[in-house]
Amino acid sequence: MHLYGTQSVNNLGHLTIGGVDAVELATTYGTPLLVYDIALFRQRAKAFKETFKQAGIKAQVAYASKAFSSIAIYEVAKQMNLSLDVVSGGELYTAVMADFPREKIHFHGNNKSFEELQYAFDEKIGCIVIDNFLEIELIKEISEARQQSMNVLLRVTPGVNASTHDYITTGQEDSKFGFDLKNGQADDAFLKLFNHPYITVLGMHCHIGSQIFETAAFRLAAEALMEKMVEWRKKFKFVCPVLNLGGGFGIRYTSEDKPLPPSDYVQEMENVVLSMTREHNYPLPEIWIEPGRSLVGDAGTTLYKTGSTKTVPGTRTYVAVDGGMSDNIRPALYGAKYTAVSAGKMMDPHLDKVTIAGKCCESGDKLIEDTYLAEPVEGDIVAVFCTGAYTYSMASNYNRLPKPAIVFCEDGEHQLIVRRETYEDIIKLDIPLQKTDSGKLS
Ligand SMILES: Cc1ncc(COP(=O)(O)O)c(C=O)c1O
Ligand SMILES: N[C@@H](CCCC[NH3+])C(=O)O
Repeated sequence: MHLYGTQSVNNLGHLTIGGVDAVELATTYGTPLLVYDIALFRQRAKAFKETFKQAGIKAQVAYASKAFSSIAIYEVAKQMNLSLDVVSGGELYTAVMADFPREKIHFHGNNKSFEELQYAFDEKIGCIVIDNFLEIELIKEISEARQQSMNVLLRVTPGVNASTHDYITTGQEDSKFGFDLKNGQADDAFLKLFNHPYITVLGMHCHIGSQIFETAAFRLAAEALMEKMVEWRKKFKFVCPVLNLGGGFGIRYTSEDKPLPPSDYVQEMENVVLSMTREHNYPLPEIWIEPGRSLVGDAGTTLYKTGSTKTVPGTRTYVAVDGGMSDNIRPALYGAKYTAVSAGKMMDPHLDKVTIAGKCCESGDKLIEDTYLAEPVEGDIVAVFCTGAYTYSMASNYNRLPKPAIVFCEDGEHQLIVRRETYEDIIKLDIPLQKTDSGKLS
C-alpha cells in the first residue's frame, strides 16, 4: 500500500491525512469529501523553488491553478510566494478574491474574450500569455485605448510529441494552442508586437502536455525555444528576459507510474538553458514554470462512503460509492487509473477484488476497476488517492449531484475551505416557467 505525503495509519487502524483521522473527517463533513494535505503542497512548492535557487537562476514558479482553483489554495500559494497561472476570467476573479499579488498573475487561454482581457488590464496583472493572432489585435486595441502597458509572453508550439494521453498533449504542431515555431507563425506574432509603445514582449512560453515522465521531452522543448531566442537576437536584436517552459510534470497515481522527483525535470530544463546560454553567450533569462498536477495531485484524497454491492457471478463485484464521475471525470474521460484503500480498516488485509463504481446513471462511471478493499460493507469509508488535480476543477452536477466539500489538513488541524453544495445551490440558476393564460410561452 503506497501512502502519500503526511498520510499515516493511527492506532484505530484509520488512515490519517495531515495528522487528522480520515474517518473522523468523513463523519464531520460528510462524503464525498476532498481532503488536501497542505504540508505536501508546501513541500512541493518549496522543492521547485529550491532547485532554481541552487542553480542560481532567477525564476517564477506559477501554480497552474486549472488543476484546482479555490480562494484558499490561492492563499496558500501566496504564502509560499508562488506566482499564479490563471486560464479564464473566473480563475482571475478567484485570484482577485484571494487578493493574490496581481503582478505575479499570468493569464493563459487559447480564446480569451475581449472582456477577459480587459479584466486582466483592469487588474494590472503581471503578464498575458498570448496564444493567437486575434488576441494580439485585442491586446493592442485595449492597451492603446487605455494607454496602459502590459507584459506578454508568446505561447509557441515547439513540435514536441510528449508521450502521454492524446487529449493532454499540447506541444505538437497540430495543436489548438499557440504559434507554430517552425512555420514562421511565431516570428510573425513577434513582429506584430515588437517595439509596440505599450506592450512589452518578455519572451516565449511553451507547455508540451501533462502527466509527462520523460525528461527528454522537456529538454527538446527547451532547446527548440532557446534556438529561436538565439535566432531572434540575431535577426531582430531582441533578447528574451523570460523563458517560460510550462508544467506537465508527471505524478504517481498507481505503481505503473514512475515519475522522477519533480525537481529532476526542472534540472533538465536548467541544464539546457545554462549550457545554451553559455554556448551562445546569451544573457541568462529568468525561467518560469507552471506546475499544476505536481503541486496538488497527490496532496488530494477523496473520501467516499460505500453503498450497494453487486456481484456478477464469475465476473466481478461492484462496490458503489456516493460520488463518481461527477466529482472525478478522469477515469471516464482518459481511462485514468487510481488506487484506493478502506480508510477505516487500514490494518486489515485488502484482499477483496472489487470494481469501485460511482452513482451516476452511466455504465462508464467506474472510478477504479479491479482493485482491492478490506471486506467492504455498506457504510465503509473508501479513500481514493491522488485526486487533488483536475477533479474538483472538472467536476459537474451530472444527475444533479451536489459537488463535494473540500477540507485542508495540516499539523493535526482541519479547515473547511469549500462547502458542500446543497440542493438549493443546484437549482439556484433555474428560472421557473412564467405563468401565461394559455399555459404556453405566450
Ligand atoms: C499552459 C499550461 N501550463 C501549465 C499546465 C499545467 O500542467 P500540469 O498540471 O500537468 O503541471 C497546463 C495544463 O496542462 C497548461 O495548459
Ligand atoms: N485535465 C487533464 C489535464 C489537462 C491539463 C491542462 N492543459 C487531466 O486531468 O489530466
